[in-house]
Amino acid sequence: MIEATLCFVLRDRGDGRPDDAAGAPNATDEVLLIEKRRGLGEGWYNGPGGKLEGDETPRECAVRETREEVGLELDPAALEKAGELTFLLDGAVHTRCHVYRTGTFAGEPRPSDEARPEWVPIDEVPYDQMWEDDRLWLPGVLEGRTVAGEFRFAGGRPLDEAEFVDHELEWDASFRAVESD
Ligand SMILES: Nc1[nH]c(=O)nc2c1ncn2[C@H]1C[C@H](O)[C@@H](COP(=O)(O)OP(=O)(O)OP(=O)(O)O)O1
Repeated sequence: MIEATLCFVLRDRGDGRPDDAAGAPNATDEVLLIEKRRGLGEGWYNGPGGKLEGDETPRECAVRETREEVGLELDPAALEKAGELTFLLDGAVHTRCHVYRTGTFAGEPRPSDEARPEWVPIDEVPYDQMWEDDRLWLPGVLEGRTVAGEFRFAGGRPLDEAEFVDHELEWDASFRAVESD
């Protein structure tokens, strides 16, 4: 089983409109997406992220992958755990993915061998050029919600060539309170 991360960095476009009362970003906020240049999901948009290395925690992995892929420095303490996603292929767990969200970063995104970064308004996220499951969970994550999800793929290898079969989602999951990663 692969353990991996995704990290969604948000910024306010500075149009002066306040976020909503719950602190969720307003519709003009932007998210940093990458066009993935290699590996699983090549050619699709996603957040920066990747597989855990050595004995690092998911949070450390999200910070490292964001640095390596787009050159932004993140504050690990300011990463909010936003999701835990399990991707199954032909009935077996293929990848467990920890999803983070943050509005705190330093630097300017720059492209790398792995990724071409792009700030995208959160109401213009190109779901037709992303993993098929993303449209099910990413809008809520960008609104500030937390999600636990299982997504079943079948009939192919690698995962990004398999067929997306079905899913289960639990919104407003409370893992943030019990996990330190
Ligand atoms: N169904 C899915 N939906 C999604 O949004 N992201 C998925 C996904 N399945 C896998 N991912 C993401 C999670 C993780 O960020 C990434 C893993 O891709 P890779 O195996 O290419 O990892 P890396 O980017 O670490 O590659 P290396 O640098 O070669 O290790 O793909």
